Amino acid sequence: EKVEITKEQQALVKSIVDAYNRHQIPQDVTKKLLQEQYSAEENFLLLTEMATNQVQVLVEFTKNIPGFLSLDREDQIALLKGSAVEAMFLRSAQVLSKRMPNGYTEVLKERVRNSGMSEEFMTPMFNFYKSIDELQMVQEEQALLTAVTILTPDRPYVKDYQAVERLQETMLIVLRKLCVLQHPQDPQYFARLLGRLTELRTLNHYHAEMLTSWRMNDQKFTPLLCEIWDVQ
Ligand SMILES: CC(C)c1onc(-c2c(Cl)cccc2Cl)c1COc1ccc(-c2ccc3[nH]c(C(=O)O)cc3c2)cc1
Repeated sequence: EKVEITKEQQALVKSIVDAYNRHQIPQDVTKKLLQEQYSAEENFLLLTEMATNQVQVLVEFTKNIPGFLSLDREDQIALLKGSAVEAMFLRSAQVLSKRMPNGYTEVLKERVRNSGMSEEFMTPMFNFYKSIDELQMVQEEQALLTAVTILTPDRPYVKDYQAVERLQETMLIVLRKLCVLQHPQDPQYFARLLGRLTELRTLNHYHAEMLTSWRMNDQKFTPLLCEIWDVQ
């Protein structure tokens, strides 16, 4: 059937993509990634700084998702806490899959590999990065997929499930149309995108284990990360 995007759906995509592009990691933070010396402690500190920065970026992006701020305030918090790790996986995956200038991608990968993280977490993580890379998403798809992840209604402590489901449904309808228009030769593309969200959920589980193993080695997180991940 002829798929076309309505005017208001176009406006929705534009506002989400603008928000997605407006909030990037500041240059001085990413520059440190290239300059600081390599040690597990230094790498962990840098990644902690990046993650803390990313949470702030995530909050700003989420506030620009049409309808999010009209949700119950406690549900807004529950959605942010429940989706933070998945949204950051998507964001860092998109960064790692870009062929960044001056070996930035390799540097980030190296620091992740040598940050005191357990091997058992590495494999699923880098498999996920590879599967995102293979999708070669355009920025509209990246931004909408991140919004869909944040608006997942079955997160812990969400009270008004239906309100969140309605918002997510709106995003999914637009995302499906975009996929059909963007990848006419691959009718399964949208389904493959949603498959990534299932893979993301499994990474949540690994990440929770990783946090406890880091805490056991008495690694410090920032107050913002402690709050969003309920640690310390
Ligand atoms: C607290 C630290 C050690 C941590 O715990 N889990 C993760 C952790 C890990 Cl490894 C993997 C996945 C998720 C988490 Cl949440 C992390 C590190 O998290 C991140 C590290 C880097 C980035 C990152 C790096 C470069 C970037 N450039 C841009 C850009 O927009 O230009 C965004 C961006 C984000 C995001 C999260």
